[in-house]
Amino acid sequence: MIVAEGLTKDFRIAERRPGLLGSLSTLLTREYRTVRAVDGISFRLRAGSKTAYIGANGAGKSTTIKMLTGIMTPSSGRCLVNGVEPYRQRRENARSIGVVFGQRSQLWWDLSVPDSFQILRRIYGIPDAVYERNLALYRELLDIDALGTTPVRQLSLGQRMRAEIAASLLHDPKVVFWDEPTIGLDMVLKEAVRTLVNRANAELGTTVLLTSHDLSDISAICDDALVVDGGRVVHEGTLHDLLRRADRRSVVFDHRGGPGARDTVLRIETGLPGATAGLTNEGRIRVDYPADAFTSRHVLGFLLEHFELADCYAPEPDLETVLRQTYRGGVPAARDGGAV
Ligand SMILES: Nc1ncnc2c1ncn2[C@@H]1O[C@H](COP(=O)(O)OP(=O)(O)OP(=O)(O)O)[C@@H](O)[C@H]1O
Repeated sequence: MIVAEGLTKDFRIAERRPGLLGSLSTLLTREYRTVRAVDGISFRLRAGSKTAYIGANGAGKSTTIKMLTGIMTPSSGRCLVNGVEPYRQRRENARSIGVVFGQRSQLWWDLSVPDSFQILRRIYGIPDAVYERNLALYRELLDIDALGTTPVRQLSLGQRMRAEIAASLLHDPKVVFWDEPTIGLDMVLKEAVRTLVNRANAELGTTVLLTSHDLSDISAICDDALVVDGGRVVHEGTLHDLLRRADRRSVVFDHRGGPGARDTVLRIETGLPGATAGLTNEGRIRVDYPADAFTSRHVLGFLLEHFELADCYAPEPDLETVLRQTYRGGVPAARDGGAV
């Protein structure tokens, strides 16, 4: 289990004055300001859960992960990973976690991938059977042998990320912290990475905390979502609950057999003020309506009364739209189930 209680991190930054004279005077008399990167965050993640840690640039995601992995000490508050305070018991914590920071390498820069793996095998005391099982998986899914004996420093970003991901899972950690793990990976490798982590979770109960600006990573891996904005948690719950916070909902149906498309659109927009309707590429009618003005029951009732609802469904709201709305604050509470 991962617990954060009032977790806070402040950075003290030296102010620089503009211009040459300003730079010189900065050297003599330094002034500092404090940036609060993480602002009293609290959450609990179950063992075996897969949580997306979501937030705009600068929201405080990496800083939180650095505290959870023991790289940084909180300014106040605390966190526990499997009962261990990471920054106090760094070695103990390191044994049970796997880490990927897309922006910086966890591997030895001058060593090849096979050499790095041998070192990790010794450090973690990985049993032969586990090592061979995992290596076979990385051969199959990440084509790890193709990286050869090239030093990590000479690998491309995508090649390095394959090695980083494999290294983070090599010792069957209880928890993986993955911060932007798929940057530089093509679609096939992204898919392989998702398969790997989902398999570790299903077969070994590995807990996953993932940050990614690639929302398809989040949808393919995570069940839960923790959204931060300005260093504070603004949503904690399932990904499904997050999607239900959308301020607009949709219904799609096949209008053929009814009045023409133009009439259908007109009737909907007149009967449901605030809703918009239009033709989809497949020739169906899509109705988008404000969730705070209508319940889905009301919208469906109206549509049933006026049209033959062939092939009707309610598409899930788009995660990107929900997040844009969540980051700017003020999210209306979900009114009803939404699904048809
Ligand atoms: N070492 C540091 N010194 C000073 N300020 C820092 C430091 N690390 C992070 N910050 C500041 O803390 C805030 C949060 O940064 P953080 O890297 O945690 O954000 P993030 O959510 O991971 O962003 P991104 O999605 O862009 O990676 C930002 O304002 C950043 O400038």
